[in-house]
Formats: sequence, structure tokens, C-alpha cells
Amino acid sequence: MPILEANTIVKVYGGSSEEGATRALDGVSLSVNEGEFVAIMGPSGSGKTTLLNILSGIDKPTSGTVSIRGTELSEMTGDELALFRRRQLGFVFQEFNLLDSLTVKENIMLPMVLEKKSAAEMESKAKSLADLFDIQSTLDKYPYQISGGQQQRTAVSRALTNDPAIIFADEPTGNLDSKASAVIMESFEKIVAQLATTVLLVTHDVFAASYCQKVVFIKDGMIHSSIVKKGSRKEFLDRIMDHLAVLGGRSYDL
Ligand SMILES: Nc1ncnc2c1ncn2[C@@H]1O[C@H](COP(=O)(O)OP(=O)(O)OP(=O)(O)O)[C@@H](O)[C@H]1O
Repeated sequence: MPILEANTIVKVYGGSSEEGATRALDGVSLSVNEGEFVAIMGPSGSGKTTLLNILSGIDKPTSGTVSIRGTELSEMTGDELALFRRRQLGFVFQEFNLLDSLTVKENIMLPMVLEKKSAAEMESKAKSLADLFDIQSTLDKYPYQISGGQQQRTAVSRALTNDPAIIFADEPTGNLDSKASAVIMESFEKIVAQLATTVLLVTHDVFAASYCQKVVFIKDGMIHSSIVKKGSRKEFLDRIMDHLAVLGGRSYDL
């Protein structure tokens, strides 16, 4: 069943005249099923981040609609959308975006504080997420005292505290070495398999994308093609490489 549906999304940045404007997205329609694990790939400037920002309600399309769990984002007021995003969506960024003045545990708890959850519930949730992602020993440390991979697992834990319907991740392995990237992608696999969360990510990293169940390729603001994993991760990685070769553009991380 689709959890997210985008219909003919157009995004034009700047300038009212055609000359001064950038048509970043040019009629993107996309459907993501509940529990799906999807990567969006494409050359630099093809519109990936713009698409992710529109699908997650961070930015508004020039035209077209996005609905999540049947709720159309454009029909919500600013306050309703802010609440919807806080309760239904989780976000993971390339830069981790943790607060250095808070411990790992406090960072994980932050969204629950905003939801005024009880101290006992916050403690128990933070502990179970730390167990799931193997960061128990870091809970009382500060972000600058732990590795990049541990910081990103903290960010994934924080994104999950309010049991979101969808996790949106923009280049989640962009600042990690290959070993830490593998651990993060395995963490997303766990979320999808054990918590039935839907994960939608943007990446340049072919290795990261090969963990997903589906890859959607975009070029010049339009969906070019998509492929679904069959067989092993290695076979999927080879097929992704083949598609990227056809797509052209920048070189991709391996
Ligand atoms: N705020 C903005 N104002 C004007 N133009 C923008 C803005 N954000 C993005 N663009 C333009 O829209 C197009 C798509 O950008 P976007 O960042 O979505 O691409 P991307 O595929 O994520 O690129 P990259 O892989 O380099 O991060 C580009 O031409 C970009 O220059």
C-alpha cells in the first residue's frame, strides 16, 4: 500500500521569467509503499535534494501534490505541517546534526521532550534504540567524543524516537568511511525489517544504494528509470552501476 504519493511535482526556483528561473523538478510522480527501502540517485544538480525536501514537507512544490498516509501536505497549515513532520517523519542528514552540548542519550531523547513524554518512557526508548544500534556504551558521552559512525547511529536513533511512518535521509553516508557506511545501511535494513519503517534516501554512494530494495534514478528533474533488487546485493550494485553509466553526469562514490 502506498504510504507516500507524489503527483506531477514541478519546482521552479527564482525569477518569474523563464531566463532567471531554474526548473529543478519537471513533473515527478512517485509512489512509495509502506515498509519500502528506496534510494534516489542521479547526477549532481538533477533535483534529488529538492525532491526529498518537497516529499518531506521541508519545501513546497511550485505545482503538484504530495500526500503521506492519505494526508495532502499542501492542505495543512504551517503549524499542522510542523506537528505532522515532528510526529510522522524522521530525518537523517549527512552532517548528523547532533547538539554538541547534549549527551548522546539527551540527543536521542530530544524529540520526545518536545512531545512531553514521561521520563521513564524516554529512558526506556533511548535504551532500546541504543541496544538496537549498538551504541549503549556511548549514551553518556558527547557527540565530539564518539566516532562519525556512532554519531550517525545516534542521529538514526533520534529520528526513530517518535515511531515515524517514514525516515528521510539526505546522503546519510556522505561523511562516513566504508565500514561505518555499511553499519549505517545495516541499521536502516534493521529499521525496515524489524520496525516496518519506510526509508527514503538520497545518495551518490552506489555501495549504500545497493542495500536498498529499490533505486529511482532522476535526471534533469525527471524520473529516468527505477530498478528493484533481485538476487544478491553485489548483483544489485552492478545493475545500479550500469544504470548510472547510462545516466551520465558526475562520477559516483563506490
Ligand atoms: N534554493 C535554490 N535556489 C535556486 N536554485 C536552486 C536552489 N536549490 C537548488 N537549486 C537548483 O536546482 C537544481 C537541483 O538542485 P538539487 O540540489 O536538488 O540537486 P541534487 O541532485 O541534489 O544535486 P547534488 O547531487 O549536487 O546535491 C540545481 O540546478 C540547483 O542549482
